[in-house]
Amino acid sequence: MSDPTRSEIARSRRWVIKVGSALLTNDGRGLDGEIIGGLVAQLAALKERGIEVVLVSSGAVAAGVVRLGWSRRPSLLHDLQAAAAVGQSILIQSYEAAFSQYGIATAQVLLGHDDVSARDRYLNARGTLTTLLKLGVVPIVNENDTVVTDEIRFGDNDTLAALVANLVDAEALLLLTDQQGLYHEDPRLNPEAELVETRDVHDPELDDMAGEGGLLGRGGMITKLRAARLAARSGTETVIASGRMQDVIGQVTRGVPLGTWLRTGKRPQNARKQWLAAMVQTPGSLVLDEGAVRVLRESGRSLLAVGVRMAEGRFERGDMVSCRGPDGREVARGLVNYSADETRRIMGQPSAAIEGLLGYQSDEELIHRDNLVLC
Ligand SMILES: Nc1ncnc2c1ncn2[C@@H]1O[C@H](COP(=O)(O)OP(=O)(O)O)[C@@H](O)[C@H]1O
Ligand SMILES: N[C@@H](CCC(=O)OP(=O)(O)O)C(=O)O
Repeated sequence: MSDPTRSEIARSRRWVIKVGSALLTNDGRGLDGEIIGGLVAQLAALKERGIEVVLVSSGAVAAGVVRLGWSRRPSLLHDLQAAAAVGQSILIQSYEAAFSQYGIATAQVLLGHDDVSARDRYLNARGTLTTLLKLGVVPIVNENDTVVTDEIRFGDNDTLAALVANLVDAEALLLLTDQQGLYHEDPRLNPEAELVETRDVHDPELDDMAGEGGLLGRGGMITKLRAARLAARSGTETVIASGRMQDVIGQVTRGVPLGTWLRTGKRPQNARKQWLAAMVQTPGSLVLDEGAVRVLRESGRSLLAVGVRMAEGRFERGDMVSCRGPDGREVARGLVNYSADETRRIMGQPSAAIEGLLGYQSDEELIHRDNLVLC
């Protein structure tokens, strides 16, 4: 039974799937191997269908607490960090062992606040994750708990999953938890509460429905709703569903109306570009030659160093720069892969010469087309 209104999400070719602590841990007794095995089988089937997936998994602290023989989750930051460090390797081992049965390689990706907010690191994180996807690897992301301080913690992995969805331009985000989805009220408090099947993600009524999390999880539905809105900034659709349901991943990704769909109603690429366009001031600009102006305008391709005549101002890798034609008119804006100094050394040169000129090559393009907005 496929809900036609969900056919839109069923077309998504790149998913971020987040698995919460509440689901993964066996009543606080450590990781639930059966749940992990079941999820991995579903993820392997998803990859068989040619769908790319980034997994965001919680559970490090819970697994560490058990391994250290502690009776409950500590409250001191350093204790939490120690538990996360111990538990993270157990978490990754469990996934790697399960995925290897399907011949699928995994990669551990630990991210902190700076990795998604500082623009140079944002580009690096994006480059690594998209490369892993191209290689057919399943990246398993968690917060880099051992080095974060309270001030800069995401704390809940719902937010992290949304930022990862922004980072890789995922078309859809699936938040798997211990409930069937978002209810009109917290079902722990009101067992009669009804499931919300579909809503516009920005509907203000949702704010009154979402409550806090349980003992094991962190943010409850409040952070899931916030994450869905954050993901919507880059056009990503969000579904919240129960990770305990049989073949939930297969069903949701095929458009079966399970859980709660928080609708975005924007096309991912457009939305991401709007977000980029509104993002920052431009500390510098590039003057392009006629050929480069034509390529950007007419074929929507990336900007290569060969088409740049001049670099003005001071900018760093990851800064937003303005691109102007020989007549001085702005043609585009985008996140640049090389600093102003580096750009001056490679401009006018083919990409193959970058390594010889700089001694390294981080990217072939000066501005990748995904990070470029035409004016
Ligand atoms: N309106 C609501 N609908 C469903 N669950 C809710 C709602 N408000 C609060 N919750 C709580 O949110 C919990 C899930 O969030 P959380 O504990 O953070 O889990 P996870 O570790 O999966 O992120 C549920 O167990 C539920 O008790
Ligand atoms: N990074 C932490 C996850 C934080 C957390 O509990 O998140 P979640 O339960 O998904 O809201 C861990 O791995 O334990």
